[in-house]
Amino acid sequence: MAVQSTLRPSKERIAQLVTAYAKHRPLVQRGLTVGFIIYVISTTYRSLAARPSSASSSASSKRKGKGKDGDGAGKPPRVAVDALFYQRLSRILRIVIPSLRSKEAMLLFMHSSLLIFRTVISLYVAALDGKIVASLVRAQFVPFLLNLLRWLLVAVPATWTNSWLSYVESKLALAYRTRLTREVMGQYFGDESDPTDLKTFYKLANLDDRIKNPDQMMTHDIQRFSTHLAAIYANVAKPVLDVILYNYQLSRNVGAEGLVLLTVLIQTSAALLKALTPPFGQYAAMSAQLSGNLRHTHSRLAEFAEEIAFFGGEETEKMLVEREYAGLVKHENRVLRRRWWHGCVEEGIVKWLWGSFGLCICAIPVFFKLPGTAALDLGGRTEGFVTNRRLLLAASDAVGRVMYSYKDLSELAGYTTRVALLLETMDDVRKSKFEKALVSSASIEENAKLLKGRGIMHESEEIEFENVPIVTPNGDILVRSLSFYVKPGQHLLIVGPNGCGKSSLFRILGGLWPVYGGIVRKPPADQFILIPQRPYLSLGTLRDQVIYPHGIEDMEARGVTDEDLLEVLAVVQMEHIVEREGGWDAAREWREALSGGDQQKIAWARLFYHKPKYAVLDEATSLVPPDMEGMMMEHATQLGITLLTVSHRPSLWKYHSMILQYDGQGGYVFTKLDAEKRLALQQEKEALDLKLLEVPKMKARLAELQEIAAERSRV
Ligand SMILES: Nc1ncnc2c1ncn2[C@@H]1O[C@H](COP(=O)(O)OP(=O)(O)OP(=O)(O)O)[C@@H](O)[C@H]1O
Repeated sequence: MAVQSTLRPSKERIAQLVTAYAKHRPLVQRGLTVGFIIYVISTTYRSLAARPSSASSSASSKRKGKGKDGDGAGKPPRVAVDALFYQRLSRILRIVIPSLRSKEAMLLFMHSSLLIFRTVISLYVAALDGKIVASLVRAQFVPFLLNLLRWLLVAVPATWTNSWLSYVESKLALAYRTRLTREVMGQYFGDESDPTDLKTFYKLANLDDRIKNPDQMMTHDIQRFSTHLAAIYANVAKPVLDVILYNYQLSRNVGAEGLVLLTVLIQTSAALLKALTPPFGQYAAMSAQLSGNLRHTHSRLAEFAEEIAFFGGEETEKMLVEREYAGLVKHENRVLRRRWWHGCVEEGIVKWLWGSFGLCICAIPVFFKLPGTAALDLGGRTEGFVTNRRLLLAASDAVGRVMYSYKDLSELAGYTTRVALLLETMDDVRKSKFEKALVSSASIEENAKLLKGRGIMHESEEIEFENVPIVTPNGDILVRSLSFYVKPGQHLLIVGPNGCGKSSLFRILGGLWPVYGGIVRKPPADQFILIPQRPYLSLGTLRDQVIYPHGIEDMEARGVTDEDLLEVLAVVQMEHIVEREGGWDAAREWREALSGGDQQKIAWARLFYHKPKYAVLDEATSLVPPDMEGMMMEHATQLGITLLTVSHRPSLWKYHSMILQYDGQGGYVFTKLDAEKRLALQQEKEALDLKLLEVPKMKARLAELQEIAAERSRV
């Protein structure tokens, strides 16, 4: 018995402990409250902080090769809230918020101030609500009216703040989008002051298979990213602030002990919820990829509508579109199903389970008299209950939003992956794969050293290739070492079998393909014009087609009028289309409004308008009649334009003085072209070929005649 009484604390001992606790309670309370705030911040930090991920190691490997994280068909992009995500996000953040004095930083500051102001108003409203109910319970008319008046007055800043918040958030999203779009556009079209940094859009489309649909990335994905980024700030910063402020107030009302217990319970169930949350970020990125693929298939269909219609390829194309659509729908359905059950679990835990915890907390001051607090009447108890309940609802909502912020964050990670993929791929095609220089000041030897054996480009009046290999982006060598030159007035004809590298030569000349070796000397890009077999016709007016890429201001600055343009069109016998199409300002989809031959003639008119030093003609007369072709060639030479022509038509030989002939096996001949002699030889060859075709028939006839003769002699 004696042992038992020493083990079990006596009533006096308990009373002593309670009194001691009541004495030190304010200190304990403060300690618990501070501890709680530290805990909330560290938990939030942990939930948002980078997780080590096996996939993050793929960051470096991704940069080296193609095909990973791609938006093309194949493996879904890898998305996680990990170190790689934060690394990518911080790069993008530096673009969208370039400095603390930028408009975006100001908007962010304004947003934060509004968020704090709203929380302060909510705290005031919670207390006011309690007071109103207490004055009702106590049947105090005047305090009730006064509190009601306060309620109406506080409604003014409350509604004002809410409207401002959504306005500033939308402005922020738009500002992010504008910054990002500007940056991406700058890289996509290149820096005009740096001739080695142009035409990223070409390289992205032709030389790298990681991005199939940059249009989707630059429009939809950047927009979604910006909206998510603007919202994530409110979704993370505001709830964290709310959790701290509401809980601080609650701990003063109900005691920090209950709050600590509540936090433990909430945290345990939150961990469970988090474990059950599906990877929504991965889903968002996959969804963007699949809708991009669908859009790409549709846009190809629209682009090649005529070809497909002639081939009767409707069934195949329909099957392709349906396949992409089915893939998208399957994915969306899967996500919907997961969202459904996740929504059930989420609401069950956040609304109902946490709600019951909250009711228990509200019950503490009602059922227990906390040490150091005064006894409450019915009105006081009601006021406390109403205020605490409001605070609890707000606090649990805030805790819930901190939790959901992980979901938002992983969706943001999805869009971050897409935007980062675009930026990283552009970096790759701009820098690593195309290190070349167009330097006019430094000597060639210096350039060669600088580029460590890579091929170089040098600005010059003439065109010259010196031991330049022609290599496709896939690494196939078409010609090991090509040397030729074109001097002004010495028109060059380029011939050879299909796929031997005739157009590739122009791609190197135009700076679209890298120079892997040797030296390329060439004039600046504005002294060239390319006319391909299917010329490019831009969006815009009829005038724009002739003067492209000039605008009307450039045309006027050159002193060219619409009458001059009409004369240019008259050279290619196209002047009638100005009237037919409704004047120079008529705008159409010119690819559909003009026939193939007319399109080629417009391209020649463009050449006559610009009068460049050199014209690159890649089967540029294949669709116009021979007499027109001759006239256009002659007019071009009269204007002093030197021609580099790819053509299979012997009728064009006579306009050229040099020839570059590929043999299709990697070899070539570069020599003077004696068109008359070559034509005579060609005609002789054709005549002989014709005669040789007759030989088998003649042989058969001879055999027949010999047989008849033999029969006659037997008779
Ligand atoms: N973007 C690209 N990526 C990879 N390979 C390419 C690319 N563009 C062209 N090629 C390849 O380079 C080779 C040469 O192409 P090119 O267009 O120079 O031929 P060409 O001599 O002009 O033929 P044609 O007379 O048929 O027009 C072809 O085998 C082609 O497949």
